[in-house]
Amino acid sequence: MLLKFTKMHGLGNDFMVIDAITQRAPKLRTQDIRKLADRHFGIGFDQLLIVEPPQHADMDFRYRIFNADGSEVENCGNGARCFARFVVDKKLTHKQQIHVETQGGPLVLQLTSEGLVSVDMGAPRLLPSEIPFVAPAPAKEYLVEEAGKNYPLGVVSMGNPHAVLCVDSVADAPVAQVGALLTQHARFPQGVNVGFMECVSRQEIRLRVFERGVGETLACGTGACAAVVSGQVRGLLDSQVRVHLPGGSLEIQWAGEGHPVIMTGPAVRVFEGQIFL
Ligand SMILES: N[C@H](CCC[C@H](N)C(=O)O)C(=O)O
Repeated sequence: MLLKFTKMHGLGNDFMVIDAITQRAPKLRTQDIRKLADRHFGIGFDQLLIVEPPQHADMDFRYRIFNADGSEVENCGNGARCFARFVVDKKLTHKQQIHVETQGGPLVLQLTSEGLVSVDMGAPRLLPSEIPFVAPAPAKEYLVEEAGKNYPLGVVSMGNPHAVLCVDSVADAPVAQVGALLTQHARFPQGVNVGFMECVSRQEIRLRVFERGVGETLACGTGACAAVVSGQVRGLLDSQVRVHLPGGSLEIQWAGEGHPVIMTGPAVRVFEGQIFL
């Protein structure tokens, strides 16, 4: 069969987006997704996003997310912004404020007058059981031992699990080596995205993320949210932070416990395509 798709990115974190509303989308097995994700034998992407009708009456759409390794995940921040751009440009909605259900919980997407997308990512979850993370009690920072070294990690869920390590310089951070070590650590039963955060000031950070199911990406939206939350919990950051990732910058706001994290940034359509399955 011939499958139509749109290639998009949010700060270089790239996606294949499939409209499963106006076209019949095939059931994709893990090996199918891995082949589509391959940058030589397939289309190439960090995540696959599937746009579906909502399962609940108060929602506009359902949005499913699959990493390049074929694993289905709960949330994707850069993908949410691309989702909003996609459904508006494809005229699947005329709303400017879009309510979307994901495995990680509801999101509210808003297109801004500057052509950006602002996303209410919901409130972060900090209890170990909500991550999930193995720990006797909640803490601002946890010592996680791996290969004879102790890593002081902030641990946050944005619907998906994140560990945040403070570093002096992201440029020198051992992202590939330590990210690979920690992403499948036994204390994270469902794996974890590993962020390397350099605090430039209380309102500015640099961040690199080794993503669960992908490896290092040029940007990670939920990772940026998790880093700002962890930075505030550790007393390092204020409530509005500019996050510089290798692919570009995001504005993240969090007013503290019980409040949602608001992420604002770009979403870009690169090309339309069709692929034989
Ligand atoms: N790799 C992540 C999903 C994609 C997150 C990222 N691309 C974003 O923009 O939030 C996970 O396994 O939880």
